[in-house]
Amino acid sequence: MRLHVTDEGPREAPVLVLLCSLGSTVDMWAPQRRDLAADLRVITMDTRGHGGSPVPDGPYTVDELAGDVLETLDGFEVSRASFAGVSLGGAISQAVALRAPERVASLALVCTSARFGDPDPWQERAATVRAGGAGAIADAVVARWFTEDYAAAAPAVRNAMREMIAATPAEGYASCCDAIAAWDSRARLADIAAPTLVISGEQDPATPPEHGQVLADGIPGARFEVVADAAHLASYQRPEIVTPLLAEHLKGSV
Ligand SMILES: O=C(O)CC1=CCC(=O)O1
Repeated sequence: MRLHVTDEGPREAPVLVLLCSLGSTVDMWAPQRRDLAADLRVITMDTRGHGGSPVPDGPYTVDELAGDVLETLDGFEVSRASFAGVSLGGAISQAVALRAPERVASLALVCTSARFGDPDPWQERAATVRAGGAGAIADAVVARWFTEDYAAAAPAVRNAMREMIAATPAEGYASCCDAIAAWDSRARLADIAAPTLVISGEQDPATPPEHGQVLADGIPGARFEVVADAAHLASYQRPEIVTPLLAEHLKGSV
């Protein structure tokens, strides 16, 4: 499976792979891409079932999604990279680090989890989307992405993100819910060897800081940062905090 990507920055620079959250496309990394591509080759990928990537029938697993990422990098003849992932993208990043540690220079796990709660709500969400499309859940989901104050002050951003979620192919979105329902890396966190930065949004109702703490406690040597005034899409709402944290971490570990 070759994923749709954007490929920015100097060809010969160390590679950073950016991976996206459920219901988003490469546009969710817009606040970071240009800045990070000043010093790095930044390859941002649409997850299977999202954006411009293929939409095979599901269900999917996080391990399959990690395989897509590695195959796509093979296509670019990139053998080693740093990985930063938001939410589902953070789970895929963990899976890449567990499956192919020799290919991972460093990890940044943003607003993500070793286990996204009980499987039942994810299976229910998958059924809702298979029946009614991603538009059926878009308002509820975008309400978790930004703090209330930010959404009220930036309605154009909130509405554009709602449309991004609603435009996700139903089978792709639902099959990624299936992958999230089954994801549980808790017993394997100690096997992650890459230098790791964990970032949580202080007001994230989807993957609250306690989830980030589990990752940081379990991954040897991980650094943990909590971003104030941020919900699930902390990287989008607070780029002035998150981008320098990523840049500093990546500089220290490529
Ligand atoms: O969509 C949500 O509710 C939050 C989320 C969990 C995994 C992901 O990518 O987004």
